[in-house]
Amino acid sequence: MLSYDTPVSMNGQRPPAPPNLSATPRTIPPTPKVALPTQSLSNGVHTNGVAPGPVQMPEERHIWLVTGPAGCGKSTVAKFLADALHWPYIEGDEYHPQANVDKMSAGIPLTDADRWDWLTALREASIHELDEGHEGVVLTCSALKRKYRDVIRVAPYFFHNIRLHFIYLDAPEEVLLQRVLARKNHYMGANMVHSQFDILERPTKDEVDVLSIDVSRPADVVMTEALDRVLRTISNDPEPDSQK
Ligand SMILES: Nc1ncnc2c1ncn2[C@@H]1O[C@H](COP(=O)(O)OP(=O)(O)OP(=O)(O)O)[C@@H](O)[C@H]1O
Ligand SMILES: O=C(O)[C@H](O)[C@@H](O)[C@H](O)[C@H](O)CO
Repeated sequence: MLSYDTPVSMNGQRPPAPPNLSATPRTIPPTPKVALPTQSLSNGVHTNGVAPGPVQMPEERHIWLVTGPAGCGKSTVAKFLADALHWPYIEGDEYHPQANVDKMSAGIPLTDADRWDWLTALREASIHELDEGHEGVVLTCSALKRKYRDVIRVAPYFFHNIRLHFIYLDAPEEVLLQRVLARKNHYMGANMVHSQFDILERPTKDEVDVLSIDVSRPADVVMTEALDRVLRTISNDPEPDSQK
């Protein structure tokens, strides 16, 4: 049976092999101890200035997706986390094909079919960053439906030392509408916010890899809570009941 991940030939050519994450030990870049300026690459990856150098591959590696509808603060939170953790940051919006951007700019919501390749590309880009030797990577991805999150959940099937986590940024539609209305120079207009809520499947309790954060609060409060919960999760500290 075909799945989202079954390699299929394209134009008669075999697809590229997935990156080899299982070979250890490997040489990887060290995590720098001081904040370095973020550098943007043309492929939507922002390196946080991490330069290559010989060290041992970390045993566990982390993919953190910052998710939620347009305007919930994905980029704001993800950049903050990536800077604080010295991990690369992937801006999911930069991976949409031009056809998707054109649709959204014209006020036409994307369909499932429009999103499959984009989701797979984001999963592969995350794995690629880990394969480069980073301990973790933070990416933005609306991931509005459970089946979209499931596309990313495939990553640890192949590479068992990957831990995948989602942060769902939760706020009422009216709050996000105001934020998108206030934002300038973005292809996603306020007229699209309702369509995002229309199809939204909020993460359910059984999706235990998801942390939900109330983002109707000020950005600094949200970012502090997000970093605290990420650090707890990756160091396997239990969360206080108030945060579950
Ligand atoms: N907690 C917050 N309180 C108030 N304003 C916020 C908060 N978080 C983000 N913002 C502002 O809301 C707007 C949207 O934030 P941001 O671009 O980070 O969201 P996004 O989810 O990445 O959006 P999109 O999916 O449309 O790219 C920005 O102008 C940002 O400065
Ligand atoms: O799944 C989607 O419909 C898209 O990813 C959108 O969420 C936009 O990319 C984003 O909101 C930009 O504003």
